[in-house]
Amino acid sequence: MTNQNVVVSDAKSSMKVAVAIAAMSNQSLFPPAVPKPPASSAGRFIRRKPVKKLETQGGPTKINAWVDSMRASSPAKSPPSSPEHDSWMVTHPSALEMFDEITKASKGKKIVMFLDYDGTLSPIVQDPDRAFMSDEMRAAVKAVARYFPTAIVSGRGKDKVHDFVKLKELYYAGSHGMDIEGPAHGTNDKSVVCQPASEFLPMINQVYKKLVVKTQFIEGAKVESNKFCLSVHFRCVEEKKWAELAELVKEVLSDYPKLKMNYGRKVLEIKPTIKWDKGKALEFLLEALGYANSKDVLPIYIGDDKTDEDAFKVLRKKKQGFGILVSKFPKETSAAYTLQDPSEVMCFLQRMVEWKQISQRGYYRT
Ligand SMILES: O=P(O)(O)OC[C@H]1O[C@H](O[C@H]2O[C@H](CO)[C@@H](O)[C@H](O)[C@H]2O)[C@H](O)[C@@H](O)[C@@H]1O
Repeated sequence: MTNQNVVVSDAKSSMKVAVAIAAMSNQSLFPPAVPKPPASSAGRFIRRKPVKKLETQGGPTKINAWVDSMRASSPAKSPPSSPEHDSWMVTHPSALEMFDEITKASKGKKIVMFLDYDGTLSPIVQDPDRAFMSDEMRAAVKAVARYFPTAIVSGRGKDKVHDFVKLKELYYAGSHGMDIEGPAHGTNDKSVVCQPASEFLPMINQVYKKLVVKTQFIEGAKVESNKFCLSVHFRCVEEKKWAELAELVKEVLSDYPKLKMNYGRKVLEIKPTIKWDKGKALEFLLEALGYANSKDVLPIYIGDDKTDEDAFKVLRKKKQGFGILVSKFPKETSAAYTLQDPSEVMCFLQRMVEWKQISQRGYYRT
């Protein structure tokens, strides 16, 4: 794996990208410490003051639109045997069934693996702090990384996702790609670092604190700090309380026009309004690995989330590599192939390893 030592600054888009030699300089590349919020905060059950209506922000109609989007982020599911599902599988076949096509396309190319975390390497669970990956999955990812440069690209904070995955040899792109770090190999080695939203850190911390206070009376609501972005979880909030939660979040965000909000899987995701996403992180990592504009690379990106679509789109646009969507149910996607769930993801990773071992040996072991 090639690491680089470059500093790029793009003042126009106010994004700063730094790829630096951390070990050589022996200095922290991070801005001075801002008081660190706790990783998450659960709601408490205390009577609260009535919520002020946001007439100036579009009033209830707008909030209804928010709630509709919150519902749409968990759409009605077509059963795996429905005609809708069958026709979707024709246009988005299983990556396991298409395995030979995928490996054939990699002939003469270096495969680089990009893996989302939640819903891809770990199953979706009620409590975001308990989204552990299995030891078997960890072993599969570790084995894949032995043969192919591998990056975890997640909405989670980089350190948190690193704590879940526990593999030093990987690249980690946390905060939806806004916090990238390469594997540290030794004191003289180079580490890739990219933090295009660092100037937003104080603002994000401020909003985190406000959201924790505001949402504390909504039973089941949980605010998670992902360093350069925030998640407001409503998976455990009763649907009749969604409008109230949306109103509170909207109220806080109305003071922060430089932040935007997207809908994830039963979560409101708050991010800086910079032009950076998981697709940009993929491009950045390919460049850091020495594959900018190269035809000699085959990126494979596996993810289940709407935010992974930005990476699928990049691959589709480049006509390079494959996006693989993890979903049991038909969804609009720019991915080429599908896998049903994390257990199929693990199977796919294990097959990649077997295939690589066989192609290196040149024969099957009986
Ligand atoms: O990019 P990802 O790694 O997929 O992260 C996206 C969000 O994932 C987490 O939330 C999701 O998974 C939780 C645990 O299974 C689940 O409880 C929650 O409902 C899901 O939305 C994470 O907690 C978020 O911060 C990430 O933004």
